[in-house]
Amino acid sequence: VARQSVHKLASLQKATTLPPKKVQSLLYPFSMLEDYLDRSVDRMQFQLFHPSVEDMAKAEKLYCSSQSHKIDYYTSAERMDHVPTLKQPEVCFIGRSNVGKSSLIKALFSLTPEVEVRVSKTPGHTKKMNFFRVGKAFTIVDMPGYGHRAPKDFVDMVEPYLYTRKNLVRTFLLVDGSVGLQKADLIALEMCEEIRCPYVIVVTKIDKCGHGALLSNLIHLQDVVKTETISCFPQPFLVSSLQFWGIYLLRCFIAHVTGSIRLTNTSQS
Ligand SMILES: Nc1nc2c(ncn2[C@@H]2O[C@H](COP(=O)(O)OP(=O)(O)OP(=O)(O)O)[C@@H](O)[C@H]2O)c(=O)[nH]1
Ligand SMILES: [Mg+2]
Repeated sequence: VARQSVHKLASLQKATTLPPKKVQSLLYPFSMLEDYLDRSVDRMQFQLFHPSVEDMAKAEKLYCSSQSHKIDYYTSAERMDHVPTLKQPEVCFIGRSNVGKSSLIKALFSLTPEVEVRVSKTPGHTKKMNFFRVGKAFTIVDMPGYGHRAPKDFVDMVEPYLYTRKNLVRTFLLVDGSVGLQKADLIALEMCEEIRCPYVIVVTKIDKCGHGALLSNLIHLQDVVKTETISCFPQPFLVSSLQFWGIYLLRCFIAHVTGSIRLTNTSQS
């Protein structure tokens, strides 16, 4: 199946050449690790948000631009006094430089390729807060990474934004699943705790390492989330922006937390 065609759920479902297990991994990436999990590990914490495929299809519509629902790059800001005043709910993506923030936003917007999200192999590529509007439904903000010009960018932009942004409904803290939690990730985690803003951990680049390494990084992460956090959503979202794993689920979660869709059933697992 051409990479392009799996960007849309309908074409993914029609792609009969894909074995059901592969489709399941694309939609619910945690399922690819289940066989490797010890029986004693509670699977529930990885499947708290487990929408139906119909709900994911409903959410997907929001990511398709149309005359009445325009998706576009809106503006960039280097300081809080340049940040646009917007009413719609907002979500932002933070994390170390090179962790894959811009790539993830690009994957979320793959159904609207005219929206340009710039990614780069060189850490420190995103230098401003970039605002993307999804119609009147919500805004997605791509942030500069910490680690590259840290603490400057962070102190100047990310922290004040997180502390003061009134319409911010969720922060997505990205950690690289192929290398596991780093010192800088823990500093960001502590900051999110201090701010007490609800945040969610997204585990990126899950295509880059073996299942064993990913699982041990994930178990360690879960341990930290369980013992050291209050404001963190207990379920990490696993994604590969290159392979597209987990993108459908994350689109649906963002649609859900911004109040843009009503889920038909949230309790199945
Ligand atoms: N294998 C793999 N590589 C990825 C994935 N996501 C991003 N990358 C690569 O990681 C590098 C950095 O990606 P970006 O999306 O620019 O990272 P960023 O977090 O926005 O970085 P800054 O803007 O510097 O903070 C690029 O070379 C991407 O191709 C992924 O899911 N899998
Ligand atoms: Mg970037």
